[in-house]
Amino acid sequence: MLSLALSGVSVSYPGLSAPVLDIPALSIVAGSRVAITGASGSGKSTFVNIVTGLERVRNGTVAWGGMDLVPMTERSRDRWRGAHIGLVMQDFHLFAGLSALDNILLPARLSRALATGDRDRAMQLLDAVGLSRADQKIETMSRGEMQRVAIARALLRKPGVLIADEPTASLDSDSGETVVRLLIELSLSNDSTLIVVSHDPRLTGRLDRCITLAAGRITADVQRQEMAA
Ligand SMILES: Nc1ncnc2c1ncn2[C@@H]1O[C@H](COP(=O)(O)OP(=O)(O)OP(=O)(O)O)[C@@H](O)[C@H]1O
Repeated sequence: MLSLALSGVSVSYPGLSAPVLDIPALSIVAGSRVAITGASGSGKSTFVNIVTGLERVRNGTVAWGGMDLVPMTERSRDRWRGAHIGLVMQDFHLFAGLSALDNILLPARLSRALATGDRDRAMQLLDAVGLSRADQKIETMSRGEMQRVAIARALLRKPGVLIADEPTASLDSDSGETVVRLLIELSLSNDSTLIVVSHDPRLTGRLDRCITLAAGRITADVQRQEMAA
């Protein structure tokens, strides 16, 4: 599991009067489970892009376990992300025509990083997310099942951090509940720090901490004990 330390991070675009993300300092403890919430346009996706290294910041520090992504080249950031971050995107990013198992293994295959034991681990992860048909074609699965495949895929490399962007947004209540439970349980059993972008109170209310963004700034940062109080 990895800790995150941001300092002096600011993202601006030409023509805009204020930065779309402006975080003077933020720490996330290794192994904690954190929700990022906020209205549309508040900077949540920008935050995910910055902390995953998908988008580069020119100033400040974005350090995971002491490793600062800011001075890295795009190629190094891509390599680092592949090894340390499991990403679960809202629209799944799964491939039709491939089975659940092959979808889980595909990123490792594409980056020529498929290791001995990955197939067994993928099978174990399918079991852990409650899917028994490894050979089922992805396009025949329900949305909740697809999201569970995406979670299994994100965990294949035992990432130090699992990041999910609106993972329950397009799911019905039962499937959403299953996904919430799996994200929490599996981040714990896989030793991953969990960061979830969500508006869903079923999710945000069950994590250790909830950070609210508004106009690119942190306007609330509440620990779970305080939330329950
Ligand atoms: N490349 C860009 N150029 C100009 N403005 C941008 C660019 N990318 C993002 N923005 C602006 O930055 C702000 C934050 O966007 P961001 O996508 O991070 O918000 P969000 O909280 O994820 O929103 P949503 O919940 O609707 O996905 C928005 O006002 C958006 O219009």
